Parts: sequence; structure tokens; C-alpha cells
Amino acid sequence: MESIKDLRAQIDKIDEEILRLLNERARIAKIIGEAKRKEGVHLHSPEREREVLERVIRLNKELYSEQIPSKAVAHIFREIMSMCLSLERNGGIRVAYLGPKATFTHQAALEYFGLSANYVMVNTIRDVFVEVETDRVDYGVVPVENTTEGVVNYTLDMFLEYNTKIVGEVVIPIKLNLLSTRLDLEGIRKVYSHGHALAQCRNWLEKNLPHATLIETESTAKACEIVLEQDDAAAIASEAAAYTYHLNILAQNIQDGSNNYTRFLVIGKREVKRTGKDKTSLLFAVKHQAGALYRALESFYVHGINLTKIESRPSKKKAWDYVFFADIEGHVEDEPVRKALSMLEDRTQMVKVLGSYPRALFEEG
Ligand SMILES: C=C(O[C@@H]1C=C(C(=O)O)C=C[C@H]1O)C(=O)O
Repeated sequence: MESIKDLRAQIDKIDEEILRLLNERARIAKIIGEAKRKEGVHLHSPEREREVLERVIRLNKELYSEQIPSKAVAHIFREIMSMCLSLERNGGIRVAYLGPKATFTHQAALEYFGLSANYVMVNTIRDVFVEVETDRVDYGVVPVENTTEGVVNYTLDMFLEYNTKIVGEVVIPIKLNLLSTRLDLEGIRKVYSHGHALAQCRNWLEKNLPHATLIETESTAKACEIVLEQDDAAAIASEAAAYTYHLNILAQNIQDGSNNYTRFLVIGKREVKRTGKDKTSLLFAVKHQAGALYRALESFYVHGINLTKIESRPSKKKAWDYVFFADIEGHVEDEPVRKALSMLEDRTQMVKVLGSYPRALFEEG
């Protein structure tokens, strides 16, 4: 076998080659950037980025039998594209997320846009929408549903108030931890976290901290900021948050479901072109009439469209009046989707398309 020294010399050579290729890629991306500027098109192209990611994942399988796991390939190319885009546009794109630092939304934003984007942390889900709506950022990232706890109502309600579009989605696994300045569970009287995180750990909390008071915060990271100042409290948050806020991890993976994932939406102001693996989100309202919802949903059935989700929310205009949020497979540019939506319009009081966007690259994080 070759010596480690010789093998490392080979790696050094490969690294030089990787670096040369990265610089060559960046040079070409900058030229593409100039061309796009001249044509007046958006510098950031989620459609193209998706194409790049799918292509390298496929090649990695075909040519190298996935020696490197697909997710790792996706992460590496995500970062390469994030860097190329930031060179094309000085400072990169601006992305608002529900902060403070090390929330799961922060993690999801990093996963989607990479480390070279410019992140703006805001305190509430509404503020993410406001930042996008007022053009202070290009995109925003908000949580929308969790596999254990269901939908984030607050986010859905924002779509009733703002005209922001959905331009993408990202799913990440949620592993929850009990964090504290203390060294053990003894003496923990209060547990702070986001309502969803508290709910996802209900069984663990009942068993291990049955007498603790549970207190809801705006986010899991906010809970960490609070417990830093208290000596009888713990926060439920991510492992990243433990390092960010220098808290001790008293218990790991305390969420009730082992398959705990959260889906986040990327919101913006533009429309994303068809990629062939898309989803469309919409909301609609029907009259209080026998069969009204049945007739509305028939539009999808008739055109062979798969409905991946439906939720009802109070319209907030009148008591006991509801709107429906639905996700369907396909893009508004697809003929069957177009036909289904036109039929839906005829059969409902109101339809609002929230966006067509590429489906999450990894649907289970
Ligand atoms: C280079 C481009 O611009 C950006 C960077 C990309 C990349 O690094 O591959 C892909 C899409 C754009 O967001 C491009 O549009 O091709």
C-alpha cells in the first residue's frame, strides 16, 4: 500500500485541480451574470440551480455508484452555486428568515441558499413577509408544516394578507434537544420553546419533567436567549443552537416522533419556470352550499391532478367562513393544471395561486 505521505501528495494535486476548476466555473458564471444583466433577467435562477443539482446527483449515481452520498453532492454543489451567484451579484442575494440565529428556519435557509447568501434575521413570521413585500430582501424563508405537529397556521394566514409568492420549498429533519446552563435535569422548573417544538416533545416532557412550566416563545433560538439569563430553565432547540448560545445539551432527540420533519417555504416576488417536478400551492373559497367543496375538488380529479395537501383556515372576514389551502402536483404552465384551475375558478368564489415551484429535492430532509 502507498504511504500516507504519498497519498496526501495525490490529494494535494487533486485539490489544486478542484481549485482551478472552481475558479474557471466562477469566471464563466460572472460572464453569464453580465449577459443576464444586459438582457434584464434575474441573476438568481432557481430553475437552473435545480437542473444543475439534479444533473450532478444523477451523474454521481450513474458514473460513481453514489460513492459520495447524493445529499453530500447536493450540499457541495449548493455551496458552489451560492458562491458563483455571490460573485455575479456583489454581496449575493438577500434572504430574510425567522431568527434569531440557529433557528430551524435559519438551517433551512442555509440549506436552500448556501453560505454565500446575505442573511437578514427577523423576529416574526410576519416580518419575513414584510421584508419580502417591501423589497428589502429578495427572498424569505418560513416554516409551514411539521410531520408531527401539522400546519403552521400563522404562516398560512400571512398568505391571506400579503401578495408574496411561493418560489420554493425545503424539508429538513428536526431533532430537538433540551439545552440549559445547568448540567442536569435537577432544578429545571421552566422549559421554553416555540409552541410546535414543545408539542413535538409532549411525551418526553411528561415523563422527564412533569412539573416544569412550559412557556412558548417566538422561536426555538429565542428560547435559548432567554434561558441564558435564568438558572432554573431549559430550552428546546437544535444542536446548532447549543453551540451558538453556549448551552449544555442535557438530552438529545427528545421529539416524540422519530420521523420528524419540517417543510419550509421560500417566498419571493417572482414566478419560477417549470422544471417538470413541480408543485403548485393555491387558496380558494367556496359558498356554504351542499357539495360546494366536492365540486371544487372535482376539478383536480377530472384533470388527473394529484392533491398533496388540503387545509382549511378561518377566512377572518366572517364567523364560520373558511378558505382552503391546497397543494397540487404540477406547474401552472402544465396543460392539465391550467385546465383544472380554470374549472376551479368557475366552481368557486375565489382562487388565488400562491406559486408554482420545484418540489423539495429531498422530501424527507
Ligand atoms: C451561473 C448562473 O447564475 C446563477 C448561478 C448558477 C450556478 O452557479 O450554476 C445557477 C443559476 C443562477 O442562480 C446561471 O444562471 O447559469
